[in-house]
Amino acid sequence: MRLHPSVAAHVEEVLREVLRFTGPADVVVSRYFREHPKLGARERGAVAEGVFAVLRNKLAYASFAESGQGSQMRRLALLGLADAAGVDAIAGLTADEQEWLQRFTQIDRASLPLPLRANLPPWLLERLVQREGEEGALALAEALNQPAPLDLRVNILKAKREEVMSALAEAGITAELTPYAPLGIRLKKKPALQNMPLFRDGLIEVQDEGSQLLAQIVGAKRGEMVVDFCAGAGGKTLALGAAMRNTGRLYAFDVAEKRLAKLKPRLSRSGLSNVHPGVIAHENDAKVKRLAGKIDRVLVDAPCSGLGTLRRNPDMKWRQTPESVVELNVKQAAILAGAARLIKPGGRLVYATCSLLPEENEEIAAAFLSAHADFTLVPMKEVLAEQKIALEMEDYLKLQPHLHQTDGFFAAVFERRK
Ligand SMILES: C[S@@+](CC[C@H](N)C(=O)[O-])C[C@H]1O[C@@H](n2cnc3c(N)ncnc32)[C@H](O)[C@@H]1O
Repeated sequence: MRLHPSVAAHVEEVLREVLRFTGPADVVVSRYFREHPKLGARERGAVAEGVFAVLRNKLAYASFAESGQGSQMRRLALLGLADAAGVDAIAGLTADEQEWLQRFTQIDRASLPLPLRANLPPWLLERLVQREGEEGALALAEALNQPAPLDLRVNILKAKREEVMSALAEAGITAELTPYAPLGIRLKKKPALQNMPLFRDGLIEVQDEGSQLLAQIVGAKRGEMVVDFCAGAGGKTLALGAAMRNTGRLYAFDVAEKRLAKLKPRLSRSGLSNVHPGVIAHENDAKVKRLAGKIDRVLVDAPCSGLGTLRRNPDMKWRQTPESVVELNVKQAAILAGAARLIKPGGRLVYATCSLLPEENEEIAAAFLSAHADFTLVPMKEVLAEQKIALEMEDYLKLQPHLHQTDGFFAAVFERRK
């Protein structure tokens, strides 16, 4: 079925704003939909997918759009829509546009030069090639340029994974178990979950399998004192609270009040009552100092470049720069050092990011260890064995979309000497 003829113009209009990279693309798209309430669900889907296809393939499309007629923004919009919905679904094309689009959709991407195949900014491609070689970098880039599947986590306080699988099957939703996370379910399509009782009653949460694994390697247990230091909207907080079986105390800190506020409705759906959210001014806030030396486990899910989440946020690769990464490195080291003070002897500190860059990952972990003689590294191999997670890792957790079908994540576990 053809899309409404206005869809290409909507994609063009959203692209004009999104490609200025003044804010997150998903925020711009949501605002546009609020301002255009008459757009139907199918059209919205096509507009969003078309815009995201352009963000994913910007370099290749900009090169394709050098030829053809009409404005460059229209050509980009048409390429994005053709990717998202197929050329035949686009209404209102001129004969020339139709012919031009057909030509580009038939291009064998494998014949393009590396930068156009990878669709990454040159500085990032260079760093990935240095580390992985051309072939490895390309495999990673191609996986990062695919939309992510929809992963769910079952809330063990309310349901078993098998029960949720049956309920999904009854609702006609195709699902499979995630390979590594014991409570994860992967959906092939993206159904609207918001109105399903499974979601409304807190039996499931949306959470990437990689993020579920990060929460699991914290190893939080019943009755413990745990801090989620950079809790944000609480994706990992909810998983930690459930792992603690709603006992003990789980502090959810963040400097961003707005993000933390999003945790409230999720908490009430989840049935957790062991979570204590707290806005902090910075990593040395009095609320943090009061807990010094008292905490069993702290998760630092640090602010980072987000380059491991390009499947969901493809605009991040165009918005980050080498300079912004350096700024983040300063914050990451400071937050980790601040959070370390909370750990009691024998307790564990987990440093995590959704970045793929060693300077945000291994290098921060190594610098922390050399400055904190009272902490040792717990090799990830041991942590994964404790948690019975069937993943091959050495010292650190390094999840990569092309190898593990998750977002890109890094984690290091440190233990305070007794
Ligand atoms: C990667 S996000 C956290 C995502 C969250 N853990 C989740 O699973 O949804 C990083 C968070 O760190 C917060 N942050 C930044 N600086 C901070 C600081 N000094 N102390 C605590 N949190 C901070 C940001 O507001 C952001 O919400």
